[in-house]
Amino acid sequence: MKFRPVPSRQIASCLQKTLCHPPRRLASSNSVRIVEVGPRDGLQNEPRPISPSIKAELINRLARAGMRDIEAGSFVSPKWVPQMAGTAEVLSLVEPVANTNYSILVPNQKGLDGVLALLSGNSPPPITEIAVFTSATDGFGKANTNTTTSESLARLAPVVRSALAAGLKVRGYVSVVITCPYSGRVDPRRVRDVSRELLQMGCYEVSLGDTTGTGTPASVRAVLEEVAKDIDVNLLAGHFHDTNGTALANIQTALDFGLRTFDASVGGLGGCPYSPGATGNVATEDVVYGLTGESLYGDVREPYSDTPAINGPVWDLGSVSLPLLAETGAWISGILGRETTSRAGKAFLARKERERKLAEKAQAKL
Ligand SMILES: CC(C)(COP(=O)([O-])OP(=O)([O-])OC[C@H]1O[C@@H](n2cnc3c(N)ncnc32)[C@H](O)[C@@H]1OP(=O)([O-])[O-])[C@@H](O)C(=O)NCCC(=O)NCCSC(=O)C[C@@](C)(O)CC(=O)[O-]
Repeated sequence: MKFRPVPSRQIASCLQKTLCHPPRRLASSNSVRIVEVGPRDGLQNEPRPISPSIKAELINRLARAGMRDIEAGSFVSPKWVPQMAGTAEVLSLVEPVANTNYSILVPNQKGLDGVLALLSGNSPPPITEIAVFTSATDGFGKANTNTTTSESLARLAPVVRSALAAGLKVRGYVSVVITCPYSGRVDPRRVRDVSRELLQMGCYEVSLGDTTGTGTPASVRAVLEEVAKDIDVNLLAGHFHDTNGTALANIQTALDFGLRTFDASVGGLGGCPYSPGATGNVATEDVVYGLTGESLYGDVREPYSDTPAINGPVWDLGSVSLPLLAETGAWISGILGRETTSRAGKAFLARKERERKLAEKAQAKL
């Protein structure tokens, strides 16, 4: 595990700046923060239109389920991502929950201007943060934002400055940190350099995106080892798509490495239009179960009742409720005409259904 001090003066001064806009503080060293990206990263790929009221209901349910960081949508070109076109209306329908950080993804000044216009309006939405994004490769950047990486960084620098000046926090993403659908295997040194530039601009954190979901514990560790040569792991988050079923293992690897923030998508919503075959982010329910396990079931009965408690790190996820997340994942998946891809969500709901049937039988016997 590597906890390195911030080495460069530039990063230190950027951090000083971002101290005015501190990220959510983690309560203790075993606290893990999950950033829920389903309403944006998940829904942006849906082929059929989803109404603003459904999107807002998803956000509201997630907040009620205890998610305290929710990426609520994006202000991007509707020609590029039509599904995010109604984000302003979605925000007008969000019922703010206390201590919840709602953020919006923006690609350029026009996107930020849209956010700032809403914030200066009569009933400002509860937005506290924006997220900006770039790519470790030019090929993906061209496909996603019509820019090379250096062009996008140049475009984002003034956007980040303006957002910070307006009192917003700024999170950064680097896409394709493992493999790129256009350029193949990605050089971890490139990921390190791009991440550093985002931090130097004023992002309080950089989320490393395994967009294609091809990462494995070994390749994730290799990237983290390189990135951590220059960047404090506390400034990094993991964003793992679950295309090959390795996302939770990758999260464990990143946890062992010292990362404490992970992006996830309820019901495993999502995919990527520029990454053929990529599935959604790791399901939030699976991360919650994977990190907290049997304690969530509380009254676990057979076959576990005689088994001593497992000794191991217990991660503190705050107020997150697996039952509410499982219901939310199943609800939104049903609306989208499919099953939730969350295994923990399905297992929870199956158990609940069995209990319901047993109770019904018992009632019938009376
Ligand atoms: C960046 C651009 C705009 C460049 O697109 P462009 O075509 O090069 O730029 P443009 O300036 O010529 O704009 C084209 C049109 O879009 C409008 N426009 C321009 N900007 C905006 C805006 N902010 N909001 C609304 N409209 C906008 C602009 O006004 C114009 O409209 P027209 O004059 O033709 O009617 C475009 O490529 C774009 O919007 N890309 C966004 C793509 C996107 O959202 N991808 C998904 C999010 S990233 C992601 O999912 C990865 C991540 C973060 O999850 C991590 C991971 O897993 O890797």
